[in-house]
Amino acid sequence: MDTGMLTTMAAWAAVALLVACLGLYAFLRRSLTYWRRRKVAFAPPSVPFGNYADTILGKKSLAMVVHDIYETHRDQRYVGTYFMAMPMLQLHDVDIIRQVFIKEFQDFNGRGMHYDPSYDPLSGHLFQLSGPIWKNMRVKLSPTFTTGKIKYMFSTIGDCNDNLCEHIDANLAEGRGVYTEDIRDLVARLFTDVISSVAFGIESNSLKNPDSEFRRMGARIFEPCLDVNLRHLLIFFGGGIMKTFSIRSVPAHIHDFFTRIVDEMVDHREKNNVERADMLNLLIKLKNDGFVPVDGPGEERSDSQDSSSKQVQKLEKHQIAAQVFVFFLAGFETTSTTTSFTLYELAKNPEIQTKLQQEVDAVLQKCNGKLTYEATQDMHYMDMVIQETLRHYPPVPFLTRQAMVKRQLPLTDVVLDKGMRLMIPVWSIHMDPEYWEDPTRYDPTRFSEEAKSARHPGVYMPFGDGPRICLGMRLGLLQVKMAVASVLSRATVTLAPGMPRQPRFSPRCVLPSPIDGITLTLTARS
Ligand code: HEM
Repeated sequence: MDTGMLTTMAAWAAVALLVACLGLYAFLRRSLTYWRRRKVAFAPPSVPFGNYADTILGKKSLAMVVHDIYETHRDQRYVGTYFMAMPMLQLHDVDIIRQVFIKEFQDFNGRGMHYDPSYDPLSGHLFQLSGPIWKNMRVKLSPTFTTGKIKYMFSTIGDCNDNLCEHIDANLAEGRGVYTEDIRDLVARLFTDVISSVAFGIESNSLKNPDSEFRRMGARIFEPCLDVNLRHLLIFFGGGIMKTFSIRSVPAHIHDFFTRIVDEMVDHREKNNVERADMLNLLIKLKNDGFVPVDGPGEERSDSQDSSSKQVQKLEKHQIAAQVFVFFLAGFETTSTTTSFTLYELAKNPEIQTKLQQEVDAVLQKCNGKLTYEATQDMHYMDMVIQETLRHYPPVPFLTRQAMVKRQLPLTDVVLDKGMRLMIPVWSIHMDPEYWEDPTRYDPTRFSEEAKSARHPGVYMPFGDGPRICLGMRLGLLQVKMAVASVLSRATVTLAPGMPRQPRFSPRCVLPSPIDGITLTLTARS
C-alpha cells in the first residue's frame, strides 16, 4: 500500500473517531437533561460521569458523594442525579422512603443490581436478585435464619468466641496486663471463622492464622482499591456493561475458590451422610427437598413448605454456592465494622464503657461466666450501644431500590420509568440534625424504648426495612454482642497512641473502611 493511501485511510479514521466522540458527547448531553425535561430538581451533572465523578475516579466514597448531594439539597424531598448518563432519584423524604420500602414494596422490590447466573453463577445470590426470582429465593432462605436455627448455630459461634477469649488472655499475659491490637483486623478474622463455620462448616482458623485462605479471600473482596471499587460500582449501576464484557462480580480466583469449596463440601456430605449445625446443611435440604422444616409452633412458617410446589423450589448446586457466598460476604464485613466501631466509641467514651462492663459482668455472673444464648438476650444496654454504633457507622451507608414498573413515586406526582433506580441516603438521614439532636454525639440513650417511640420510625435503618430487610440481622447482632462482651469482660479498651478521634474513610471503598484501621490498647481488668 502506498503512503498516499495510508494517509487517506488515517484521515478517514480520524474523522470517524471525531464523529463518534461528538455523537457520544451529544448523547451524554441529551441524557443529562432527563430530569430538567421532567421538571424535577436535580444536582447539576457533568460529562461523562454525571454526579459521581469523584467516586468513579476514586477520590470520594460513594456514601460521601451521596451525602454531599443530601447536604446541598436538604430542602428537597427528592433530587434527580445521574450515574454517568443513567438517571437516578435520590430520596430524602422519610415518608416516601417508607412507602417505597414497605407499603408499595411490590413495585420496588429490586435493588437494580447486576445478576446473570449464565456466566456469573455467584451473582445469583439473594442480595443481587430482584423480582419473582428474589421472592422465591427469600421465601426459601428465610427459615434458615429463624431464632431456632440461630440457637442451633450458637455453639459453633461460641467455639469461635472462646478462641477470641484465649487470644486476648494470652496477649494480656504476655504484655503483663496491657497490649495493643488492630481490632478491626482481629474481629474480621474472628468473623471469618464464625461465618465460614456457620455457612460452610469449615474451620478457617483465621484468628490463629491471619494468612488463611478464607481471610485472604475476604480481605480481597473488600480491599480499598480502585479496581475492587469499580467492580462494586458496576454491580450496583453497570449491569449492562458487566454483561456486554462478561465481567463477573468477583475476580476469577475468588469465583473458583468459592464454587470449588461448595462443590466439594456438598459432595462430601452427601456421600458420607454428614449432618452439621450450619447453613450448608440447611441449603442441602433445600436442594434435595425444596424446603427446610420449621422448628416449632413459635417459628415463622414459609411458602417453601407448601409440598405442592416442592419440585420447582429445589435449589440447584450453583445456587447453593451463590447463597453461601452472600452469607460469607454479608456476614463478616458488616459485623466486623460494627464490632470494631463499637469498641472504638467505647474507648472514646469511658463512662459508657464502664456502664456496659457492669451489665456484661452481671449477665455473665448469672450464667456462671459462660455466655448462653438467653444471656445475650438479657443485655439491654448492649443493644442500645450497638444501635447507636449502627447509627453513626451503618456498614451499608446507602440503599437502593428499583421501580419494577412504570409508576408514580409514592406521595408525589413524579412518574418513574420502569427500571428507575432510587438511592436512599441511610447515613445522611442517621446524621440529620432535624431528626437527631447533636447527631455527632455518641449517646446510646437515644435507643431507650421511650426515645425510640418518640421518633419517626423511618429515620433509622441500618438493616434496611420492609420485606428486603437484612436476612441475617439477628445473627449479625448476636455475633457483635458476643464479641463485644468477650472483650469487655476481660479488658478495658482505650485508643492506642496515634489513633485519631475522628475516623477517616477510604475514598475507594463502597462500604466504610477506616484508613487508619482501628487500633486499641487493651488493659486487663482487675
Ligand atoms: C451488623 C450486621 C449487619 C448489617 C448492619 C447488615 C445490613 C444489611 C443491609 C442494610 C441490607 C440491605 C437491606 C435493604 O435493602 O433493605 C442487608 C441485606 C442482607 N443481609 Fe445483612 N447485615 C448484617 C449482617 C448480616 C449477616 C450476618 C448475614 C448473613 C450471614 C446477612 C445477610 C444478608 C442478606 C442475605 C441480605 C439480602 C436480603 C435480601 O435482599 O432479601 N447480613 N444487610
